Amino acid sequence: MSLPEQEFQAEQQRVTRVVTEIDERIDHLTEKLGAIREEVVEIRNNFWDDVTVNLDEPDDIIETYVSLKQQAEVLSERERNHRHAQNQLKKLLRLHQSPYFGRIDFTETGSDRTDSIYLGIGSLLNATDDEFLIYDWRAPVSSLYYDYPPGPAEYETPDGTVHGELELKRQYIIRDGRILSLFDTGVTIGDELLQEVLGKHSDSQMKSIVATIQREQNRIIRNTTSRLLIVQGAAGSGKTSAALQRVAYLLYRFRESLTADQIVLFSPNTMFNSYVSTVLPELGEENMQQTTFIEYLEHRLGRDFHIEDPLSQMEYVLTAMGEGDYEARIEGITFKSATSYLEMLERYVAHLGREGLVFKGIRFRGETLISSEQIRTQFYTYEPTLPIPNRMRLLTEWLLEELRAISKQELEKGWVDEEIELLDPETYLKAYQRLRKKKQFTENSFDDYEKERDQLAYMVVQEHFKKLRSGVKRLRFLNVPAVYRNLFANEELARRLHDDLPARWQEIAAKTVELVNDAYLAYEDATPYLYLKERLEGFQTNNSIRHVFVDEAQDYSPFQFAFLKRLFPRAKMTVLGYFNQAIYAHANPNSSFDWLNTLYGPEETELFVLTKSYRSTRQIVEFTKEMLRDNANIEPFNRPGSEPTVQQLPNHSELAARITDRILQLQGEGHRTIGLICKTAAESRQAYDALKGNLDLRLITQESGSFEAGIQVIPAYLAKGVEFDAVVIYNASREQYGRESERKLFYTACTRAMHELHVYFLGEKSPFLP
Ligand SMILES: Nc1ncnc2c1ncn2[C@@H]1O[C@H](COP(=O)(O)OP(=O)(O)OP(=O)(O)O)[C@@H](O)[C@H]1O
Repeated sequence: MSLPEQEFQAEQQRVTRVVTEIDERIDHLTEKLGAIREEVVEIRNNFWDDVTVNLDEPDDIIETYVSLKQQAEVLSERERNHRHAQNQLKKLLRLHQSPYFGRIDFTETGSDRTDSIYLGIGSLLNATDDEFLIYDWRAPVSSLYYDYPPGPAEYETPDGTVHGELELKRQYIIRDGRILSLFDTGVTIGDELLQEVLGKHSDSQMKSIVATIQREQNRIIRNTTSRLLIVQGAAGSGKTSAALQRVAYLLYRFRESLTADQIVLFSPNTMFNSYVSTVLPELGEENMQQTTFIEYLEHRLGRDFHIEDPLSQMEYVLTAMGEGDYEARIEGITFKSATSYLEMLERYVAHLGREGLVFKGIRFRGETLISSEQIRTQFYTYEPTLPIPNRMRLLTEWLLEELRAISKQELEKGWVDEEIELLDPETYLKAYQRLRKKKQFTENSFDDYEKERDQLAYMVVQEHFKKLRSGVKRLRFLNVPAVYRNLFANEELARRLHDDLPARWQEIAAKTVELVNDAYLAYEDATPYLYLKERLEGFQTNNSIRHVFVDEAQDYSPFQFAFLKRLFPRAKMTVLGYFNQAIYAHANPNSSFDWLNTLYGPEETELFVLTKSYRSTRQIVEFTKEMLRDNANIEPFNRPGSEPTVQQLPNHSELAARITDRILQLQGEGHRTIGLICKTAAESRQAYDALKGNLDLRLITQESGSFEAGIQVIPAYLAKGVEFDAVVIYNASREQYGRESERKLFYTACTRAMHELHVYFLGEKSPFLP
């Protein structure tokens, strides 16, 4: 809807006024910052001049301490001011670019005043502090903008619901102080603006969606009630975008009590971390912590095991069909991912409380000081009702006591004298000084050879036993690998603990034993192993994290979720996923998020479903949704584009030639990010080699740390979560994407496309292609 010229002028004048105000603030703040900086530099330079250092008498020392402390406090206060001013300045610079993107006029019920509320990425008061020139998009009243068309409307505040009438809803695109476009919107947040935003070329970085958040996304962003919030949505429905906006919202809403480092996001891979890392800074917030699940496992178990990463597991699942143990492995993965396996481990722990724990004897200089048998017997003398970790603590104390006694006996042994001979002069000196110190307190001491030898022997033995003691404190005497292995080595026991073992149990068990013996953990074993270890040693929970976000949640097993819940006992969880995209083997093709409901119980769980797909053109969404069996729930956002193409080619060289032409054409049309998506790492390498002579390509592997514009050759499972202007599917043959388990992987690959999708294949075409 175009506005009368006069009104447009009035809007432009307001923008100019606000920008002038912002610029004045910027000048003022820059000056202030300069002054603070100078002050800080000066304090640092003169730090020691202004401190009185005198250490002669106790009183002087106290005075010195007080003076130092004062000086340090002054410095840190100035530094705090500096940081604060700097953040302010950053916000103002962003507002200077584009002070606001929306306006609502709202009349509260019972009032005759209509307020105009302008929304931007941060709030701004006028000079006299009595009027908001800009409201933060996260303020309670701003919710109206996202939730209602003109008409009756309401919003929540901490003091209750405010009702009224929304008189106007307007959107702006402002750059460098000028209104580029402006329109009044009806039902949803302007199709026009959204069209414009979505029609743009993609970037190597994800963008914030603050100006065009949709109502159903807003509900996810502002939800503060549920313990577990599940967001289920089709590819491109804005799950990740909503999650990042939600982080920004939570940081604003709970700014008194919540900081960015109390929020953690589990992402699918490290490249994804780099892809989303600019969104929060763009919104003026610090980034939350980001990690991947494998990184966490490495951190906890990497010292003792080589852990298979999930992508290698994936690569195996996708490529090893012909291998003899393939079926057993797949069965094992499914079995070890289920919560019924967790229950089996629980029963195992109960069993271990009575018998079956395995210990390592404590050995020293080739001799056993305390045998594994002694340790085991001692452990099982403790009250059986005590939890195992508590008994481990008692056992630790007992072992330390035993070691103390043994260390006394060692003092007289020959090896000690041998080592004394070899001591360096410094150690001698230390021993001598210690003796002298002791002598001050004993009256009748004399400096004979015996005493010195005793002191040196004591030092030698202590030095050796330090290592033994610290091992004991870290429970190194508990043989967790053997305990885990025994579950698989003893079939009769396994059958007692689980009444529905998989058909290929013997194969699965033999393989598990073999790998654990080699200090190797398959990905499906890593979380269960860690879980068992924690149940025996005591759970290391993280109590500081308040919000956990899990992106691409369909790739996590129920077992892993149960683990995360235990690991972060004080956190709320936001889980984003789409079961149609589940491409890991353990996810049963018909599974949904139903089982997640049981994690915290239905009362504490809320499910939001996003059905509109924003990423791709209508043509691409229509094309890709045909690939799914249950495709009813996907609606394209109405953005037109060209039809996807599918082309058969007779051989590899023809394939390389056609793809080269296509990519050059796409580049000619201005597409900046182009994904050449392959099924696996092996195929990506092959495609890369075939094309690198003709095109400037980048091969993406698990190790790639970041995204860049240009042509990326990438395995489908690494392309999760990211998007490209144009996608070319390298070879969509039946051989590559024919099995039911490959349907979702193929869907994920094709749905990475925003504007163009081109599919090539050799031989027979994939049955999933429409
Ligand atoms: N409200 C919105 N306004 C503007 N753009 C949006 C909006 N919602 C989503 N988008 C855009 O749609 C694209 C897909 O969003 P996002 O990656 O968050 O979806 P997703 O559900 O996590 O996708 P997938 O699961 O397929 O990786 C992004 O380019 C995002 O900017």
